[in-house]
Amino acid sequence: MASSAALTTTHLPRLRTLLQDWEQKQLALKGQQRNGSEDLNDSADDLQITLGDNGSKLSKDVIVAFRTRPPLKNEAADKFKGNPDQDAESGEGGAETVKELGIEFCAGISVPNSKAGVFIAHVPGMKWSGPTLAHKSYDSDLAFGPDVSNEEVYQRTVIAQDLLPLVLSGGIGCILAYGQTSSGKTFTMEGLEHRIARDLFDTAKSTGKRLLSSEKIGDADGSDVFKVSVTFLELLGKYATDLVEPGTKVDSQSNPVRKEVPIREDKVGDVKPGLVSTSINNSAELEDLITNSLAHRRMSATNRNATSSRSHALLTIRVKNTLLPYAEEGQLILVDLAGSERYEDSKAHDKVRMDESKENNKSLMNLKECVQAKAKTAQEDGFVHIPWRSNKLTMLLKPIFDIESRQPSKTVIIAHVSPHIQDTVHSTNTLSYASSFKIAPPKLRGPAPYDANDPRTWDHEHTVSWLTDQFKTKVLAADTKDAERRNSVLETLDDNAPVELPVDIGILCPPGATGMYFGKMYTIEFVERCLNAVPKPAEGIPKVDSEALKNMAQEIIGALFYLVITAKTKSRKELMNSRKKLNVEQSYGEGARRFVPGTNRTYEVEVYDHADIYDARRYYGGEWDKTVNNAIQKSKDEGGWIVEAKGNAIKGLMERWRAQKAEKETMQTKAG
Ligand SMILES: Nc1ncnc2c1ncn2[C@@H]1O[C@H](COP(=O)(O)OP(=O)(O)OP(=O)(O)O)[C@@H](O)[C@H]1O
Repeated sequence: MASSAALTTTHLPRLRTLLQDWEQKQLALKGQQRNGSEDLNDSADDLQITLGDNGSKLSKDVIVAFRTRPPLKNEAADKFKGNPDQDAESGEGGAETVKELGIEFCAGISVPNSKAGVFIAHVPGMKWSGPTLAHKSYDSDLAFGPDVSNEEVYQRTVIAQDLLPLVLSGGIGCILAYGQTSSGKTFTMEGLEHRIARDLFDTAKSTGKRLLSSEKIGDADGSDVFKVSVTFLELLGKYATDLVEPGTKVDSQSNPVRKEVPIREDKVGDVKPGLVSTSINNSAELEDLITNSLAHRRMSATNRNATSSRSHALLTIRVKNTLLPYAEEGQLILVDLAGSERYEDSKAHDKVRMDESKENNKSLMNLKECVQAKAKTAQEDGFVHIPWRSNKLTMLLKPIFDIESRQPSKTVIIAHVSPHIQDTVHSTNTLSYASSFKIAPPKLRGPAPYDANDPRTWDHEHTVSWLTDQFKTKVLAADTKDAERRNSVLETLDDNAPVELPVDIGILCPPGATGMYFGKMYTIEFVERCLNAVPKPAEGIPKVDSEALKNMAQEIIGALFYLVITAKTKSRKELMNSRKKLNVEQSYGEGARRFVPGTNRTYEVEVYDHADIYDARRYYGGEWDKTVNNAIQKSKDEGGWIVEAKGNAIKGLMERWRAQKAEKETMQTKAG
């Protein structure tokens, strides 16, 4: 198959004819269907679109979208300058020929509009008889063709996926724009960022008003309920800086020089780079911050884009609910990723840019592993390792990748491709990169046997009884405290004595509501439901005031989340232990093997137990990657065999871990 790089203007007329033939065939096929069962088919397609959108909204943590842009003025002519050698042979004059032939554009991507989420890439090839064209179909959840506006993209991603309510409810929303340089990532992200700035404060105000009214604080307008703060970080290769800071000096390429912001995990496992966090009060302030920060982002020309973004840019909008001071902050993380570049495209760069490009591609590969693993966690009951510590980009995205986080999260990845046939090879890489995240929603399974410690197994009755117990315990505890405060001589509280509950459990937990139902609920939603389920008190004054009820509700839903996470972790561990020798390469790459060096660079391979490697990596934390990376670097510096060095480093870590484990077990046996 000819690479698209080998395409020249001389091939274009043939490719355009092949494309037209294919389009005609598609039309004819459609026509045949129309004469037959096509009404049914079309309505089935429409139905699929509707169900597809709703289905993803309800049950997916990762949503995949494709987008292609229109060809830009003069771009086709630039792209098809022609191959000087071939054009010389054929006596044709590159860009001139394009003009002469009146050929401006040949589509590399088609978007069949009656099907949700499908892009077809037209892949050129070469046979002895001349150019050929193959047509590959890729699936996503949402597909945006060249005529789709930023407003529609916003409506079908941010709005349809409820990202603003998710963030205002203490969840994490994340949008990642991925794709080749000049494919339209920045265009999309800026469009989304400005629309989010436009709508966030109105949505916050109406949510705040609703919350206040459930607390019976009727007239307040709700604008002060949420506090918004924003950070904007740029990651250039491994170098992170704060985009909010203007930078006082400039480098040789006239880019501002800003001080490096370290990215590490702190003692409690948070990754919080020391960025300037700006508190924002309204849409105009957020708009200004975005515009000013974007102006600080580093750009430079690539082969494809005169103002290419060389870095990843992460805009993080944090939202704190002042009515629930102990609840976690919601976060909306908007990531305009650096353009993915193929080696051929990056080789015109200087050494620094080549290294940056290498580092960018590496971080994009790590990101792929993490998003893929994240998409699978929703599907599998068992354990899926998410290697988010593998580089700074994925560390910054820890909130969406940390499987032990109690915050619900949703990630939308928008893969961008160029519309030109010249770029199809890169486009197919992008489309297969992103479509691998499209994982079917979890399969429906029969009910699991009841386990008092696993809310996922509770039916409605179990859930009612658990909630009743929880509120009862909290009320009794509050009564005891009250009595102690009043110094009254308290008789032993009778657990069986009727207790007046602060909420009507029947309203809070209507028929059909189960442990799983509450396990998926946002904290704020649960608190709101409790406030709305307060029974009319006999004496006109509620026994528990709304402040105390909010705290109770937060603690109860927190306890339920804790049970869910513990149960998940437990089943993960059991599953891990039951897995014997797995094909670890899938999860850890070749690093998971034990390499035993032999003669002439041959080696024997022994695979460690999957569970052991997982436990060892957890035990070592950052030291694991550091040790392995140091060994690789050393081997590179010394011109050694990297595979061997990596294998030996892992072997060393595993042997050390086993020895320590054995020692610990011996001590425990002696002690016990
Ligand atoms: N959907 C679109 N409609 C019209 N023009 C677009 C669209 N998408 C992108 N463009 C234009 O295409 C050009 C390249 O887009 P953009 O800079 O967003 O690409 P990019 O993927 O961010 O590139 P890089 O990775 O090099 O920064 C810009 O001039 C932009 O205005």
